[in-house]
Order: sequence, then structure tokens, then C-alpha cells
Amino acid sequence: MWNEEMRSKLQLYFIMGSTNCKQDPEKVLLDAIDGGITMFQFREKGEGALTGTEKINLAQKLQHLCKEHAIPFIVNDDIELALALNADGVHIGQDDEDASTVRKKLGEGKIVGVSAHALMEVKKAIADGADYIGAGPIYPTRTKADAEPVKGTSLIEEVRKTGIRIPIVGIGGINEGNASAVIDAGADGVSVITAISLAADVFERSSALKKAVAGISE
Ligand SMILES: Cc1ncc(COP(=O)(O)OP(=O)(O)O)c(N)n1
Ligand SMILES: Cc1nc(C(=O)O)sc1CCOP(=O)(O)O
Ligand SMILES: [Mg+2]
Repeated sequence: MWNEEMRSKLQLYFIMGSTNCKQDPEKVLLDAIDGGITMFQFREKGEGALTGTEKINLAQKLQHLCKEHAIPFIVNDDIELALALNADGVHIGQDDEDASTVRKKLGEGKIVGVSAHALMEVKKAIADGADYIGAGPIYPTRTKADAEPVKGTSLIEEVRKTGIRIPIVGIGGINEGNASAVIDAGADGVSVITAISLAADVFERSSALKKAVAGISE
């Protein structure tokens, strides 16, 4: 789905799981929705992450909030969970299940996002049927311990210079102060975890991020 609808969904893409929150994750998501996020990814990962029924229960609650507000609900890594919940899509990385296999499992109607760190990976993701690319880490991040080296906006610029039009979202260390540079480089949106999930005022921070992004891309 490489159209304007996909690009606008990526504008402010919030990612979160229970380990990223100091408050109740449902409250965090609701405030972020009120602040203007356009897509949500459930990423239950890291030390202390929920598993089994607890993970499924939280996913269902967050999916319900997304449904009520017409926000696409994407599942990180866990294809079986995405299928069980009839989620709107999945996000996978280079170390996860192959994107072409995931596309076959999910079908054409669902969103498949793929992380890429080099032009070759972007081209493979396109061949495998990806709907969008997550390019990162743009800036230093403390959220993902096994993140690749920081790239700045170079990959986004390189992809656009070659004329590739796939929707792209930047990720890694993005906040309201540096988001506009990611859009200027050619991304359709920004993806954030802690700039929103750990904010003292989640509504205020997500509103500010939305202004920083929407002011440029609209
Ligand atoms: C939008 C978006 N972009 C990149 C990632 C990272 O995915 P991955 O490399 O598979 O790492 P994990 O998130 O699984 O730790 C993402 N989740 N979302
Ligand atoms: C989940 C993730 N993936 C990355 C990548 O580079 O692919 S960076 C990252 C963490 C993003 O968290 P924060 O917004 O708190 O920096
Ligand atoms: Mg992954």
C-alpha cells in the first residue's frame, strides 16, 4: 500500500510496550492518541516484558483503544499474535522472520513494515512486499540495546536520491527538536518510543511532536 493513506498513517508512529512506561500503558496510549499519534506498534520487549496470557491481555486492551480511535494497530515481531488478534499489520526486522513469508501469512490487506539499515535491505524489503521501511537509528537511542550504529538521515537521503518512493519512517532518538530534520531528509513520518512513553505529560509531548512533523509534511 504505497499511497497517501499509508504516508499519513506513518506521520507520528508511536511504539510501546509495558517496559517502556512508568504509568499504566493504557493511559499512556490514550493520552498519545489524544495528542495526535497516527499509528501504534505493540512492542512488548526487554527486561521484565510480559509473556503468555499477560502479553495477550495487554495487547487486546491496547488494540481496543486503537480500534475505538481508528488508529492502525501493528504488532512487533510476533506474527502469531498478530494473526490471533487480527491486527492491522506487523513490523519485522532483519533478524526476524523473512518479510516475504510474513506477507504470505498475513495476506495483501495487512500492513507489513520492515526495518532497513542499507539500500540493499530496502530493495529486498520492496521485493518481499513491504508497505513501509523503518530506517534507523537516526539518532542515539538508549531504548534498543542491540541497535545498529547511528546513521543520521543518510539512508533516507540515499533511498530518495535513487528515486525509490516506498513510504519511510525514521526511528531512534527522535523528539520534537530533531523530528523536522528526518522529514526534510525525505521520510514520511517519525517513529518514537521514549519521547512519548516516558514523557511527564504524554499528551503535551505527543501534540508537540505532531506539530513538528505535520507542520512540514502537510
Ligand atoms: C517502525 C519501526 N522501525 C524499526 C523497528 C525496529 O525493528 P527491529 O530491527 O526488528 O528491532 P525490534 O523492534 O524488534 O527490537 C521497529 N520496531 N519499528
Ligand atoms: C525499536 C528501535 N528500532 C531502532 C532501529 O534503529 O531500528 S531504534 C529503536 C528504539 C527507538 O526508541 P526511542 O524512540 O526511545 O529512541
Ligand atoms: Mg524485530
